[in-house]
Amino acid sequence: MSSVIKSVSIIGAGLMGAGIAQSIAAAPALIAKGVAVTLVDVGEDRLANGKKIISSSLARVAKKKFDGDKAQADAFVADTLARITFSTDAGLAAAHSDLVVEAIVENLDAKQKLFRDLDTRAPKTTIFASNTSSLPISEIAKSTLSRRDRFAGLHFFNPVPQMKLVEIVRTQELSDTAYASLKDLVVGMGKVGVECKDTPGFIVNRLLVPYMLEAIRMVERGEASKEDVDIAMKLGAGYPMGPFELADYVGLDTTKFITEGWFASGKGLQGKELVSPPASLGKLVEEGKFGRKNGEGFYKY
Ligand SMILES: CCCCCCCCCCCCC[C@H](O)CC(=O)SCCNC(=O)CCNC(=O)[C@H](O)C(C)(C)COP(=O)(O)OP(=O)(O)OC[C@H]1O[C@@H](n2cnc3c(N)ncnc32)[C@H](O)[C@@H]1OP(=O)(O)O
Ligand SMILES: NC(=O)c1ccc[n+]([C@@H]2O[C@H](COP(=O)([O-])OP(=O)(O)OC[C@H]3O[C@@H](n4cnc5c(N)ncnc54)[C@H](O)[C@@H]3O)[C@@H](O)[C@H]2O)c1
Repeated sequence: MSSVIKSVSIIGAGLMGAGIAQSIAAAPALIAKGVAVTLVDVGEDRLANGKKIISSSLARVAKKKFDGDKAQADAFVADTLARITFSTDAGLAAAHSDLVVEAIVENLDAKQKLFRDLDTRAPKTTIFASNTSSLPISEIAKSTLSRRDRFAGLHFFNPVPQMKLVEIVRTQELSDTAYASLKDLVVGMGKVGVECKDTPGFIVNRLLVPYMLEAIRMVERGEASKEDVDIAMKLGAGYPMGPFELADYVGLDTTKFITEGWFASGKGLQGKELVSPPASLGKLVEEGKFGRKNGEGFYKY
């Protein structure tokens, strides 16, 4: 049994939030149901950046979808953008939402503060979800008073318009109804939802990050070059990106920050050494080289 989600607010119009809003606004099944989507950020400049991310992504999708027909492609982009409401008022957006998805900075205090504030504004029936890569959902949910049965992780993957997977993270308190509602929305987005427990890294990051870090350590040990490791994993394991390309893609700062947190806490992690942050990762971040997002990481862009 699920309760239908007819209005969604995404808080955080950055790389992920913009992609989530776009994916909802462009989903035929959700358009048919009249699902409304609002994208929220702290200032007009951040909303403009989010709109730019969505517009350029839609342009790539439209070019393929309409086989270069510029008029149809432009109309598709304009129509999809028109289905997104842009706002700087998270409280007002939450007050009119069946689901609030948070995609703000990967910081527990910031996420807890946001949900504490929204808990007083959103209807009791509203489901809260976090797109966090690594923070425990149960810790984020602590900031709400009586919504633990409607608080989940909804972990999308980068780039959201392209990546089909969504991890639906269940705490012990999440109700079956809320889970089913989230699953229906994910299916309506044309994506595939998998269920996982609220454990470090959920499914993908728990496996992906130790692999990425071991690749960095392999190069530090002089066993292979980063270029050959990337080639090997693309041709040998069929990955679309090698580990160094992927680390640059998701952000070296994010990866270092999060793995340091996990290594320090070691909570719930078997084999802590698997996530010990390699020296060369830290050196690049100290030099301000974060990957694709600012032009240089392991590679130059
Ligand atoms: C042990 C405890 C651990 C604790 C936790 C630690 C966490 C550490 C933090 C890590 C960081 C966070 C990670 C996050 O939580 C989870 C993730 O997101 S992991 C990343 C997952 N993503 C991937 O693995 C990406 C793999 N790469 C690809 O799929 C492809 O390379 C690509 C990105 C899709 C790009 O494709 P390419 O062929 O390489 O290049 P193109 O540019 O030609 O694109 C191909 C095709 O796709 C279309 N496209 C690409 N990007 C977009 C976009 N943004 N919008 C729309 N369309 C896009 C493009 O048009 C092309 O289409 P075509 O023209 O070829 O038909
Ligand atoms: N980047 C990835 O590859 C990736 C993949 C999956 C999940 N995630 C997770 O998604 C979340 C967002 O990551 P991102 O890469 O999109 O970050 P980002 O820095 O691109 O975007 C974050 C946005 O949140 C906004 N913001 C910050 N505090 C806010 C607040 N209080 N209210 C409203 N807006 C606020 C910022 O202005 C910014 O626009 C993080 O939790 C991250 O771990 C990231």
